[in-house]
Amino acid sequence: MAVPYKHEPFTDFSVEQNRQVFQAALTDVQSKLGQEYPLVIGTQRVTTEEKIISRNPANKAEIVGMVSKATKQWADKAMEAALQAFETWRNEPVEARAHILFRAAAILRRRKHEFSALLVKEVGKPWKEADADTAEAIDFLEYYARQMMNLQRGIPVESRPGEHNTFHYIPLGVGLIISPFNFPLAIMAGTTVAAIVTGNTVILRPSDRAPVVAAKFVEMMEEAGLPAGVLNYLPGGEAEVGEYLVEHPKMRFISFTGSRAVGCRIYERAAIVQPGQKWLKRVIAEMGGKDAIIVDREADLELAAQSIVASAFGFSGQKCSACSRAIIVEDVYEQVLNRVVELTKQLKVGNPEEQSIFMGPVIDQASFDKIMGYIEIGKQEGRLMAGGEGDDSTGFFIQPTIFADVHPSARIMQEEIFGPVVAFTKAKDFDHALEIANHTEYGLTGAVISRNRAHLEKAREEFHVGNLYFNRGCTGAIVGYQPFGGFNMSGTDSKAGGPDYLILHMQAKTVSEAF
Ligand SMILES: NC(=O)c1ccc[n+]([C@@H]2O[C@H](COP(=O)([O-])OP(=O)(O)OC[C@H]3O[C@@H](n4cnc5c(N)ncnc54)[C@H](O)[C@@H]3O)[C@@H](O)[C@H]2O)c1
Ligand SMILES: N[C@@H](CCC=O)C(=O)O
Repeated sequence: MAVPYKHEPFTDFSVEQNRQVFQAALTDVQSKLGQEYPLVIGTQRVTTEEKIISRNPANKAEIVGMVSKATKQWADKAMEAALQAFETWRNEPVEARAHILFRAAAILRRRKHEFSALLVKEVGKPWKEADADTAEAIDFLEYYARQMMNLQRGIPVESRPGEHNTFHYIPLGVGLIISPFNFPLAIMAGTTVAAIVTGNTVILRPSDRAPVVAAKFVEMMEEAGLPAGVLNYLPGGEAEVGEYLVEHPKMRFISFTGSRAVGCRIYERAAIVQPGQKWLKRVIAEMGGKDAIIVDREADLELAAQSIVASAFGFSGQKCSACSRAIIVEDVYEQVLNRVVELTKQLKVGNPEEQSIFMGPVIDQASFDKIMGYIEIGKQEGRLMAGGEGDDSTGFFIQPTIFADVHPSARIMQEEIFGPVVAFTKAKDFDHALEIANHTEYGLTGAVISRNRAHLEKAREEFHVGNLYFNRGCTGAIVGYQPFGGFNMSGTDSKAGGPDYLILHMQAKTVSEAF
């Protein structure tokens, strides 16, 4: 019997000893930069000539690692390996599968700072954000292992006299995991192990902007006892490997997390039944957001300002949950705006290897250029109150940026920027604020800062987002506590880290025996 699930505590970096241990992990990771990582296909380690080069976004001259790049031929081999492994893995007792996840969680807990330090280097996460990413990966391992043990006997159904009915879950087959750069450990690991613990085998195609941490995770899963072929590591081109495998007739399901544009394309491609395909592919697609914090007239305004700053600029706004719209009731608009500007101007931006840094770089040149483009649009659509500048000479740094007096239909209020930019808009009253909040094609997270119970209850019913928070920011869902996923164009609302997530990776079978 496993002890009850509890989420992994975050590291307290105000403690000197914790700071020293983390600093040592950074030094250790630094000494191992630039290594090569092969593809992992069944029992084979494959080194290809062409490589994906992973660079430190805070210092683009620094190479974090070089990862072999798969082609279609290797994708076919990975499919063969995964299909073969499925024949045994599907029958592996659930307890045995769950125990591999428990062992992996224990290893990851022991190597926590090493993984977090790698996240600092590979995607530019500040210490606290990196630590939270690793903690979340541990949580997914612990939580899904327990969930699967609960589900193994299925769910009781009724039987009439003279019959015995059962209802239980069986795996689907081979799944494709496509993960984003921004939670390159937690989301990559969570989506992978959910598919595996339910008895499927997978091909993991990690983000080409964070493939090294995924390679390390795959090594760790092997160390935890995962048999060869269950998890195949296959970085490769978006079309050449990603789309090819999405369309593969033997692919049974796709678990995608990333942008709306890519998610919609995958959804569409997966819907086409290919020659020789015997099933309708299942697609889990968790996509972008245009998340809002509403501040009411009766509210703790300091809490509101702190929540907006943390949610808008944590990890440089590169969270699907990030607050990119601040909707403030007019009576308190200037006060909240001025305080947010004041707090924002105190934030330290720089290389996140330094512990005091609040905000590091954005992920790469393309992202930098896109965000700077939106800042130019913002200058036409609103009043620039803070930031607005970027520097890509050594890394991809953008100052936390605030625009005021933006129309709810403006582009920076409608399109996902995925960077440190927040737009403020004024609402006449709470109802108007709710109307503005829902005026988006997305529906991922939202928060309301209010002391008015009736308004909170109205938001509970009418604020149309998958994750709604009261009197706190709109980022930082915890596995098992706040299952995570969004409505509308934010995806299929699969609720990662929730009680029904694993079921999406299985098919239910009813057996009725007559006596
Ligand atoms: N809803 C959620 O839970 C959630 C969580 C994290 C990130 N996101 C979203 O992800 C986005 C940021 O991540 P990103 O920049 O890595 O997203 P992205 O869509 O650019 O890439 C996601 C993954 O898809 C791959 N990919 C790109 N084109 C592809 C194609 N044609 N076929 C197959 N695979 C392809 C990428 O290499 C990457 O591995 C944001 O939009 C963010 O909101 C959503
Ligand atoms: N689950 C994370 C967001 C993941 C997307 O980027 C949060 O709740 O902030």
